[in-house]
Amino acid sequence: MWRRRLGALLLRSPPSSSSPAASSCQRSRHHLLPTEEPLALNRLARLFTSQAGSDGDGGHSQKPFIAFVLGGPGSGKGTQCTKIASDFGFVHLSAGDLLRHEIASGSEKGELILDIIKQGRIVPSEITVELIRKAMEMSNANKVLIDGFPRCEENRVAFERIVGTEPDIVIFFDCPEDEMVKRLLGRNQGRVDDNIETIKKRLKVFESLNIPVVDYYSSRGKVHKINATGTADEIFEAVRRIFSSLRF
Ligand SMILES: Nc1ncnc2c1ncn2[C@@H]1O[C@H](COP(=O)(O)OP(=O)(O)O)[C@@H](O)[C@H]1O
Ligand SMILES: O=c1ccn([C@@H]2O[C@H](COP(=O)(O)OP(=O)(O)O)[C@@H](O)[C@H]2O)c(=O)[nH]1
Ligand SMILES: [Mg+2]
Repeated sequence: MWRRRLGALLLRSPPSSSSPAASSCQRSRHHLLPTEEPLALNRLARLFTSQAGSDGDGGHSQKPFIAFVLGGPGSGKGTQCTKIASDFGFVHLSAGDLLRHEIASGSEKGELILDIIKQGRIVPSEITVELIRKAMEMSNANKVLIDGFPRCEENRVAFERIVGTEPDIVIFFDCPEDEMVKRLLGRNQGRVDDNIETIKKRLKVFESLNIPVVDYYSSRGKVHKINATGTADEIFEAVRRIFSSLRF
């Protein structure tokens, strides 16, 4: 199965003793080759070992079709993903929701995540990639939307290395800042980061760290850019055209 290739990849990866904090996107925009995911690597290596020869476990023998869904905070990623999931049979994995779920679990890692989210910064790649990898594994889906990830080049590199694959497409919701701010301030979900001070930081982080990821995938011909102004239904019409034309 596709995870076997991942296992082979992992077992070739060099060991490292760096701490989780060292892999933070904020540390350096130019430090793009993280070799520091010892925890995730160990777990994945175990997973590979325990699954060797277990292709008959009912899991998918092919890698799932993966769509990364990107856009600034409040651009409508979550809203559109719900519609895509319902109309096109995708499993919707929101990286932000996975992180908030970890916070709600009361774990020590959750405390670190909460602190970072309050500051509008990016959680260390190894934490987020591990949560996404586990959720993909549990869902056993053949079509997956990954909403709000990768947030920075380091996230991207970590995902591609640890999960062992690239997205098939990237959807980018392009929305003016003033519209995003208005939507976030009206979101009303009691989120610790939907206040004007944190929103300003999130917008800066989006411009400086997330746009380079969109540029990277654009250069590889994977990005579908969608104008995210108008009603949710109007935007979904553009989304529908893209997904209807795909062969998964
Ligand atoms: N096209 C739209 N027009 C106006 N408000 C919208 C639109 N799409 C989403 N919203 C609202 O804006 C807020 C942010 O949307 P959400 O889907 O959570 O965005 P994101 O996941 O990108 O942060 C939510 O309250 C949502 O209901
Ligand atoms: O891959 C991710 C996704 C989210 N976050 C953190 O979680 C917050 C909320 O993310 P979410 O995608 O839920 O926010 P949205 O863009 O949907 O408003 C972000 O500002 C980051 O602090 C992160 O660090 N890495
Ligand atoms: Mg969201």
